[in-house]
Amino acid sequence: MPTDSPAALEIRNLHKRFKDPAVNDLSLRVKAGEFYALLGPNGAGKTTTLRMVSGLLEADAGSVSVCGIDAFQDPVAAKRILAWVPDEPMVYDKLTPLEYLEFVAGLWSMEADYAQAKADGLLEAFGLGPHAGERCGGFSKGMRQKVALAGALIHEPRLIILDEPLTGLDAGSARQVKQVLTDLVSKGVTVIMTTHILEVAERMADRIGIIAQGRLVAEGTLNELRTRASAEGHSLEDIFLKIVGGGATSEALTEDTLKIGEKVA
Ligand SMILES: Nc1ncnc2c1ncn2[C@@H]1O[C@H](COP(=O)(O)OP(=O)(O)OP(=O)(O)O)[C@@H](O)[C@H]1O
Repeated sequence: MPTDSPAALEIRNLHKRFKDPAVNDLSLRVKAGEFYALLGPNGAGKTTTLRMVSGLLEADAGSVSVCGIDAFQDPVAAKRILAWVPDEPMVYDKLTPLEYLEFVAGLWSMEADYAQAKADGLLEAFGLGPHAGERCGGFSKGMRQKVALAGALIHEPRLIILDEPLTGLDAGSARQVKQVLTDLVSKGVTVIMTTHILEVAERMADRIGIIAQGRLVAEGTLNELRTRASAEGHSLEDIFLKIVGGGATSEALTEDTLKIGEKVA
């Protein structure tokens, strides 16, 4: 890939304040085909950041570029190539998974036969094939989550942003979701995921960003984070707690202290 190709996501100097600052001059860059895990303590600003990226929340300042498209200037074009999956996604109870996917595909003006094949593949991948004709109203939380995820993927987004996608899933469903995401990344799709399950970030992410108090306080591969946090041989949990532990006010949080892995294409 040429080094001047646009990043899948480029956030520059993003700000959002509610009563207090929630996102505070946050910048980060995720290259195409990367699996990026965004970590941080509760209230760090992860969801707020990703909601601004996805066009659901207006930023106070800063810019967001999705595959080279300015998401604030041209939100429709940006939304066409990204998918946002919130932590509590909504599906229509009266629809079956297949009807729901056909409905979403219709919103994207997808060709019917292609959409049908795509829907069948996604439902199969998420283990929902046997339930494709049942109404979502009777589904468990995990099944609904998988239907919503399938709906988010049907238009073949190039950037997939997921907020805590594995919470509430049993081991089998979590494995299905991880497999689908891994397969997409292997095909060049970019995945950005928040998670409190550090083992997932440790095992799946190419790079990890850690947010605290609305700022990116550490970034890099697991090994880079280990090195910079002087935590050779330690788990991501150890590194995470070293960086944000004790109320996220340690001197480790000074800007750029741990920011590494800058050379993204
Ligand atoms: N709509 C809102 N109105 C007011 N304050 C908000 C709103 N959304 C988020 N906040 C505040 O912004 C800060 C960041 O919240 P955010 O949900 O982005 O954190 P998070 O890192 O996703 O946390 P968690 O891991 O607990 O989901 C918090 O202090 C939160 O209370």
